[in-house]
Amino acid sequence: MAEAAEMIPSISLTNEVLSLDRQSEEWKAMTGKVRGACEAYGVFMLDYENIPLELQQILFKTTAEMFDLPMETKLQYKKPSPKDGGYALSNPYMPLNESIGVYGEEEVRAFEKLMWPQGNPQFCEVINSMTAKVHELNLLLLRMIFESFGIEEYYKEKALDENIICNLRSMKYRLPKENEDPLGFATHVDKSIITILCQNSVHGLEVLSKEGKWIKINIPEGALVVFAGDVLQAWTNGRVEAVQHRVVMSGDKERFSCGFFFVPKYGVSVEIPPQLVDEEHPLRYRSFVYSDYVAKCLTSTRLDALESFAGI
Ligand SMILES: O=C(O)CCC(=O)C(=O)O
Ligand SMILES: [Fe+2]
Repeated sequence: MAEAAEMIPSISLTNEVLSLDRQSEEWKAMTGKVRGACEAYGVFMLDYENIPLELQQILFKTTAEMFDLPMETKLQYKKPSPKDGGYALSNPYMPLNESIGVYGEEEVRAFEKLMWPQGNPQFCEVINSMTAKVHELNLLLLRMIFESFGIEEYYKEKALDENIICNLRSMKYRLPKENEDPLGFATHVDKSIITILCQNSVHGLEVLSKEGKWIKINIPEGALVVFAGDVLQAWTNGRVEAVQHRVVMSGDKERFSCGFFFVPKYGVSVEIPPQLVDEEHPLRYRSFVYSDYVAKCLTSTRLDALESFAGI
């Protein structure tokens, strides 16, 4: 049973905070807060003024329309490999969940043409506008974490702004039938650097605390959830640990969520910054190319996929 009382940290990036001088003590305190939440929990809730509630509401209206398309239409968007996104039907492992991954602006247009041959320009507009805002936020958070660890030079040297992309996967969870297991998404860690998640107003997300307790996440309307993925775990030499999470359905409403997975571009290697390796923190991971990791481990349900692929 998940514990309802325990809370994960909540951070607010208001326009006032965003306009702080990046050299100021207040800004440094904010970067410390983001890093601290990642280190202590691997997840936090975020209030971010640049992504208003209305945009999320339009996003979920669009998402519902997309899932309402006839099955044969959705099946046209099946991809040979899940690493390229595509439509994923529910399966015996996760019978309540179906999802559609549309990765990249070009794909958004291709997907629109395939799903709505008569056109649906609002679809592209909403998805691209939301993705652009989340991408900007992702970069900001990653930069804050790197700055707080004192490795902003590494961030610049590796040109991470240019070497990272944002992949969108939308999910729909149907209600379980009587006596059916309410598990919507099985326990996993994300194979991303950071994942930013938003949901319609239906809760169900749970994260595993370091003490081994499941914590229910009741996301306030309009807020976002930020997860550290296992690539951030490698990049910080294990200072940040990817958090295990799952979805458990309850209540009487379908759940929709959109996950924005922030990952290194094809061929980009993850090299552990030497500044984060010392006697107290020996090197935990070898350098690896993210696309090789994904090619080998994306569909693995092992919780220790990163350790087995790149652990020392
Ligand atoms: O639907 C959710 O809230 C979580 C989905 C998730 O964890 C994922 O897609 O990696
Ligand atoms: Fe996840």
